[in-house]
Amino acid sequence: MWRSTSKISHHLQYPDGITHVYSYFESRGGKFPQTLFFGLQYILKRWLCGQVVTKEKIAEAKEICQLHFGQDIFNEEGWNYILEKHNGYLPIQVKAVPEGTVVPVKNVLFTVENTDPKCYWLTNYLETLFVQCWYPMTVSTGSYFQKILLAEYLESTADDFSSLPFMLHDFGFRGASCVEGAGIGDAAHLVNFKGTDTLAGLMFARKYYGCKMAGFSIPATEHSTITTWGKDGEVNGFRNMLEKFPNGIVACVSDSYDIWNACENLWGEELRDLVIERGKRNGKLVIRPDSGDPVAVVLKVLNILGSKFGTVTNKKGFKELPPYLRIIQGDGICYEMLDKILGAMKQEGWSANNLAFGSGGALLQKLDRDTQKCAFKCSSMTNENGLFNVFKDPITDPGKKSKKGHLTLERQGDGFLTVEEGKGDPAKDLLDVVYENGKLLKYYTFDDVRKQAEIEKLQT
Ligand SMILES: O=C1OCCC/C1=C\Nc1ccccc1
Repeated sequence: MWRSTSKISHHLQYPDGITHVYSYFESRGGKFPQTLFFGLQYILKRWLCGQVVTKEKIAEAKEICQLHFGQDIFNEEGWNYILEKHNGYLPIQVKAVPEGTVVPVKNVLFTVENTDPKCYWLTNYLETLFVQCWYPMTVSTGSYFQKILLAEYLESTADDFSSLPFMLHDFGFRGASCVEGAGIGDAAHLVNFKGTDTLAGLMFARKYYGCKMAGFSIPATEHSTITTWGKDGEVNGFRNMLEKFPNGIVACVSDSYDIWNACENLWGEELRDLVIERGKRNGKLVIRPDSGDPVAVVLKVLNILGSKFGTVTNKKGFKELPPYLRIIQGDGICYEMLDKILGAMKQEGWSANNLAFGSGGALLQKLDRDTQKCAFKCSSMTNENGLFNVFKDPITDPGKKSKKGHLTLERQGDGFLTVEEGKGDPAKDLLDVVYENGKLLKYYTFDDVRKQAEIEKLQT
């Protein structure tokens, strides 16, 4: 029965006389050693700006709580105070590291404190919303480390990084939990890349980060548009793509029946001249296998296409298909699989710039709050006797030990340092006041975020 957020009872649980509760958000560790901070601005704009408390909302909340708890624990006085004293604007201050900053784990990423002493209970009431930034942060972090991996393979097997921005395409819309989640996750991916099929992310980036067009895609077949031509008509479905889109890039999924036959005889013989002709008009064909063992299939497709269309050797000594011909592998892709495929390709002398990848479930869905161990903890409280450190330090998990006192995030060499117990230098604090009393005080555009997050290799 007690499945609800018990936070509604918390205003009754603090010691008397408290005037301020100060809490912070961090990634305690997990899959990756750093986290790319992204998505707080969305949470602030979507839920916490302007008059968010009204008479009607208070009445409804009161009714819901009475029904739900079967007793009167709703903080009606507290919410009425916010409505009357602050006109429904939340008396809260949020300080955060700039969006797009890549910070080693176990550092403070943002802090929250009430600005009105009577609203000490509000800081941690908002935890539920604030901690939901685990999702955009974790998607953006996974995408960021895939970008580093792809850049490393391009550095060792290709002449430049020009193919990097479109090398990992978001295929994850259909596998996301909901449209809103797909939008948040896709935007988080687009901090690092420019290829996506998840339209929701484009709308998200427009609405919350002022970006007119955050990602791009191309005409691509799916199995239905090919198999409706019948098995014997597969080649006609392929030819139709090349004719309906006489130039530019098109992608054709080619494993409906027999990927080997499709590469060898359909693309490699029957349509070969059309593919080459199209190439002369800056057309590009992207062949998409979509089944089988990704490593074996990619290598076999490369070898068949290489024998049919020829290859050139680039300055790093690795083979490249003609510029009008590429592959996209969108099945079974995750961080670990990228390394397996590109490692095998490098072993066989193939440049990484022969292919792009599509990722769906692994990119947007195969993660949770524990992937980067995101947590929100109270580290300081104030009462009439002054300011006190607050912390937890479970003997059953030292990894859950929390920080103490007021925190600053400072540069240390080419890294970061979280200074605790109010011992930091405010002049060196990287945490900016991004929100105060219902107003967003700092606004990061998507371009700002992309620049902040750019990987070393690509930093100009
Ligand atoms: O397979 C897919 O499943 C999920 C939706 C996207 C998708 C394919 N799209 C695509 C885009 C650009 C080049 C090639 C394919």
